[in-house]
Amino acid sequence: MRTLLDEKTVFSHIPPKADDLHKGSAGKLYLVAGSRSFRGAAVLATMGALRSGCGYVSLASTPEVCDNISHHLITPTLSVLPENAEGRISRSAAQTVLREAAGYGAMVLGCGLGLDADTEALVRGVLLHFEGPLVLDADGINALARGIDILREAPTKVILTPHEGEMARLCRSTIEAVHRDREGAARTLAKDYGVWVVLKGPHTLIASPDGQLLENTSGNSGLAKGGSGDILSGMIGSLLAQGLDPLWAAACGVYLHGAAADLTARRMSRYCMQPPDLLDDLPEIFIRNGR
Ligand SMILES: NC(=O)C1=CN([C@@H]2O[C@H](COP(=O)(O)OP(=O)(O)OC[C@H]3O[C@@H](n4cnc5c(N)ncnc54)[C@H](OP(=O)(O)O)[C@@H]3O)[C@@H](O)[C@H]2O)[C@@H](O)CC1
Ligand SMILES: Nc1ncnc2c1ncn2[C@@H]1O[C@H](COP(=O)(O)OP(=O)(O)O)[C@@H](O)[C@H]1O
Repeated sequence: MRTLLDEKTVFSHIPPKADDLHKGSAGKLYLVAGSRSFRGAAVLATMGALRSGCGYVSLASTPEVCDNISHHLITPTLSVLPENAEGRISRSAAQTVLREAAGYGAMVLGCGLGLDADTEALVRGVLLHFEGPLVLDADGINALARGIDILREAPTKVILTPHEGEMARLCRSTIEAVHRDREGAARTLAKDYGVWVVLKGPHTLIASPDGQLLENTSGNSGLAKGGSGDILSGMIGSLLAQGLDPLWAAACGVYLHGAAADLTARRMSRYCMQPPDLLDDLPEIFIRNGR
């Protein structure tokens, strides 16, 4: 059975901000994102996280990515990691990432990392040892395509956020086969590997390992632009860091991302809107729901 997401249900999982919160108790998110070729992905994911309520956001990335984000955002803290010759995070960063992230409520890993042997080693090292909830996106997912079984060894709750191309790569299938049976693909991956799956696209599906399946009802094709998914990962990570369980962190992130984009399309058109524009419409959705 599929359950359609609606705004009332989404906000039943997002509590009002308690008066006695402090930045540490409001949710701490550790983001590992970006590389020389994909500096924007780190900015987009961080922006998504910051706009979704988290008290503390730290971006861990290469010197170039950290330097670049400082020109766009001043709120996140930075952890400057070693890079390889191609400007991607070096595998030697895994120990630092694990040590630092242990003090955070959740991690997002993958947006704009690029893909090489260092990325694969980094992602596998983190997946095997990180004990907090984890969102694995984009190249974090691609890094597993050569050995998906490692997901079964992860000691933590993992949310995967593939689009159909990433899903096909991960499951050694084809985009056509995934597209023909989106529900089957999402359910099977979730059940077989004990993970939460966000299969993106129009009517994004969210599948949990215990067989629940939610279908998103918000969003539009103005989102079909590079970078929309990076923002979504930051939003889901932020909600996860604030204590939502994986199913509802994923579902609320997906719904809010789409609902904001629906307002953006009205004001800017599906043609002209850019991924970060949706973050200017997100506050209206929180406000109309008393948050
Ligand atoms: N500003 C930045 O820094 C940005 C950085 N980004 C970062 O870049 C990294 C790599 O991302 P990417 O876009 O280069 O590769 P990827 O998403 O694998 O697409 C490659 C091919 O896969 C297919 N495909 C894609 N989507 C599909 C779908 N829904 N359904 C079906 N097929 C689909 C499609 O193949 P085609 O149809 O063209 O044959 C497409 O050409 C990643 O880490 C990301 O975070 C981006 O977010 C952009 C902004
Ligand atoms: N036609 C569409 N209708 C609704 N949502 C869409 C559509 N196309 C893309 N999206 C949404 O936009 C986002 C795109 O993510 P993704 O493909 O990972 O892009 P990127 O990697 O460039 O950030 C996803 O949240 C997806 O559900």
